[in-house]
Amino acid sequence: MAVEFLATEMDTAVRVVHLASSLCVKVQDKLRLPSSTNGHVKSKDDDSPVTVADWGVQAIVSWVLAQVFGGQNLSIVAEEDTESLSKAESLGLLGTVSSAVNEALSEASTYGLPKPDKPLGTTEILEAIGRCSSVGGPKGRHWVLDPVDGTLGFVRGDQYAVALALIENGKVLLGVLGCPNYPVKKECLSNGCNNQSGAAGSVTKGCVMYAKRGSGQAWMQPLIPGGYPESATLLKVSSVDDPVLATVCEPVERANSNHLFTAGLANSMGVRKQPMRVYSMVKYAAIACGDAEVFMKFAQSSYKEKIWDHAAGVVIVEEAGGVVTDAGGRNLDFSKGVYLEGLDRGIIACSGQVLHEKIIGAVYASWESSSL
Ligand SMILES: Nc1ncnc2c1ncn2[C@@H]1O[C@H](COP(=O)(O)OS(=O)(=O)O)[C@@H](OP(=O)(O)O)[C@H]1O
Ligand SMILES: [Mg+2]
Ligand SMILES: [Mg+2]
Ligand SMILES: [Mg+2]
Repeated sequence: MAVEFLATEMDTAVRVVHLASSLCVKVQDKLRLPSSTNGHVKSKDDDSPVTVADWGVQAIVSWVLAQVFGGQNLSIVAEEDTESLSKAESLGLLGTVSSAVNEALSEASTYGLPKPDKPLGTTEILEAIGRCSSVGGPKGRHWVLDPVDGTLGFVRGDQYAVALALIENGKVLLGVLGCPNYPVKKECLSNGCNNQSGAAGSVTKGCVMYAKRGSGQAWMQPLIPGGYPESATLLKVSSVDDPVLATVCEPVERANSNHLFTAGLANSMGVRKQPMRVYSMVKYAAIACGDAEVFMKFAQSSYKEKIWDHAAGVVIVEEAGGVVTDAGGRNLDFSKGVYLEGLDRGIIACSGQVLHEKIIGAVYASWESSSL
């Protein structure tokens, strides 16, 4: 029997995102306790937050990938580094990361993953985090990880995602998104969901979505406490192609996307609904499972989008039947290293070609009129 292409990579990635998501759920629960907030969240040089969960997830994903695929030629491009965590004054924080990592890894076998013989020491944890400093590029295989995407949402008790992808020769081969707070309709988890009925069913929280390039399939599993689920459901994008009925999602923070510009675009296309503002790559998840039709992000022109903020989401949306391009209609280029170099203005993800063409048209029209 032929060995399925990327079977071990896909299986390991999905399992480790389940494990990582369980770490995040525990840390976010602790953040809700007023007493522990300060010990779990730090500010980076650009004033963005980083938490015990960001470092903890990066450590366990890096450690597991090294166990399964060997540390020697492993290339991981990930958001966090060890600079602030290795400072003498961060000893307490490092201890908290270490506890979270070892607690999660002690359950690794429940997820079908390798488990360390004894708890990892802080040196091993720093090594695992620090190993993720690859810069990617056009050749070879690179794992791409955003340990917690939407850290602001995470800290605020809101939406966030764990995002892991594999890039080979500049192409995203597979993507996995852990969305621990995503409200999933129960019928979607059991029967598949095309968002056709519109009936309000019961909702459960948390899922992992994944897809392999070229498979034409994207899948969703429920997040279940303390274990790996047995079933997965096929995802399908929404069939809505009338802007009047479309839901548009975008970043929460004004600093991250031009809300005024996207409101103008939406209005000129005939969109009626208020935008759905959601933290993190959960926006891609919403498109993939048919809960929204459009995701737009127009960052300031000085900002360069990073590959870990998009790789997993793009392949999941595309395999679920959607379209993702920049505002000029070109595919995102994951081959140039850490940044999405050459990105034309912004990112547009859609459930289908019809809406996508309308948005690209609206971008051209509004750009021309704004530069008259
Ligand atoms: N100035 C600016 N403009 C655009 N994007 C930025 C900017 N600064 C940061 N980032 C990246 O945005 C990631 C969060 O994106 P979101 O879509 O979740 O934005 S929002 O929090 O809902 O506003 C966020 O990801 P995380 O750091 O993983 O949370 C950043 O990589
Ligand atoms: Mg991110
Ligand atoms: Mg992040
Ligand atoms: Mg960040």
